[in-house]
Amino acid sequence: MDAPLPITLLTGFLGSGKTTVLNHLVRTLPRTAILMNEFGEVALDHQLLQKMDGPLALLSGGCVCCTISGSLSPTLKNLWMARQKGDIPAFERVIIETTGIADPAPVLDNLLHDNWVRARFRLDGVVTTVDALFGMGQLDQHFEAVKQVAVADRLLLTKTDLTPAETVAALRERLATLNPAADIVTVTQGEIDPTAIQNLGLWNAETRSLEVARWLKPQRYQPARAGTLGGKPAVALHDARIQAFSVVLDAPLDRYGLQSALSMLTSFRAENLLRFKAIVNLQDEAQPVVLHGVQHVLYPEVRLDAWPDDDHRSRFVFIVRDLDPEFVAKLLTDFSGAARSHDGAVS
Ligand SMILES: Nc1nc2c(ncn2[C@@H]2O[C@H](COP(=O)(O)OP(=O)(O)OP(=O)(O)O)[C@@H](O)[C@H]2O)c(=O)[nH]1
Repeated sequence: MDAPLPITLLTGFLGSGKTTVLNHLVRTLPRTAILMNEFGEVALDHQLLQKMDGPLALLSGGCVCCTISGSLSPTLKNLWMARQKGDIPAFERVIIETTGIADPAPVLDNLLHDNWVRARFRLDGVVTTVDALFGMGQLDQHFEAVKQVAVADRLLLTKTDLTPAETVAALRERLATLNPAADIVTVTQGEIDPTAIQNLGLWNAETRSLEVARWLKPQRYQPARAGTLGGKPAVALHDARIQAFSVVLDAPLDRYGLQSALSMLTSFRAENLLRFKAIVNLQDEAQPVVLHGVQHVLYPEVRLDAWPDDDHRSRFVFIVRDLDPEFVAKLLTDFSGAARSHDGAVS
C-alpha cells in the first residue's frame, strides 16, 4: 500500500481566521482535500467552486472539499474510495478544519484509533490560528482556546494588521509560555507559505526521516518545579494554572511501570493533561521509543532505529493545567523505577 497521506488539523477559536487561511491554501497547495463541517457555514471562496456533488465539491486548481457527515472516519473512508475510483483528483494531503469551539482531542482520538484510517492517513500536525486582536481575551475566558494553543505544533498569529504592536508582543510571549515548542508564524489576510503547515510531526516527508529533536524541542521547557509556571512568572492570572515543563530521567525505565504512570495520567487526569511528548529509554530495549499524548488520547508509540544524539536519558515535556509538575515527575520516577536527573536540564 502507498505511504499514508498526511493530515493537518486546522483549529482555532471562532473567527480567528481559519477559513481565510484555507482560502489561500486551496490556491497555493494543489491536490489537497479539505474537510469541513458545512459548506454553508464557511466562507469558502465560491469563485473557486467548479462542481458540487453531494457532500463533495471540486475546486479549480485541483483541490477537493468535503463536508464531514457524522463522525470523521466514515467521511475519510468515502473520500478515499472516491479517490481510488478516480471520481475526484488524487489528493496528496488532507486538511481538516474544526469548528471554532471544538476541543481537538476527540478529533485526534478518531484519527489515531481507527485502524482503517491509520493504514491510509497519518496525522502530520495540528495548526492553530490565534487572533492577535482578541486572542488575549479568548484565552482568558475560554479554556477551549487554551487547549487549542496547547495542542498545536504551529501557531498562526492572524490579524496583526489590526493590532497594536504591544498587544502582539504580549500575546506572543503568552503563547510561547503556554506552548514552548510551537513556532509562531504571522499570517495576514490568510497569506501563508504552504510549507508553514507541512512536515510538523515526528515524520518529515521532505527529508524522509523521523526528526525527534525538531519535534520535541525539550530545551525550550523549564525543568519541573513545584508551583511554578515553567520557571517564568505567569503573564496572566488565568495562565497560572497552566504549566509547561520537562522531566528528565537518567536510568532506563521499566516499560510496565511507565505504562501505569501514563495511563493514570491519561485516565484520571485527562482534563489536566493538555499534552505530553517524550523520547524514552526502556530497560531491555536497544532502541528509543517516542510517546505522545493529548488529554485521554495516547498516540501509537513509535520505535526509532537509533538515538538522535548522545543523550540517552528519557526526556518528557508536558503542558498541564492544575497539575503539580512535581506530582507528575514523582509519578514517573516512582512507577518507572528511574532516578531523576540531578539538574533536570535538557540539552
Ligand atoms: N484584517 C484582517 N482580517 C482578517 C485576517 N484574517 C481573517 N480576517 C477576517 O476575520 C474574519 C473571520 O475570519 P474567518 O477566516 O472566517 O475565521 P474562522 O476562524 O474561519 O471563523 P469561524 O469559522 O467562524 O470560526 C473575516 O472577516 C476575515 O476576513 C487578517 O489577518 N487581517
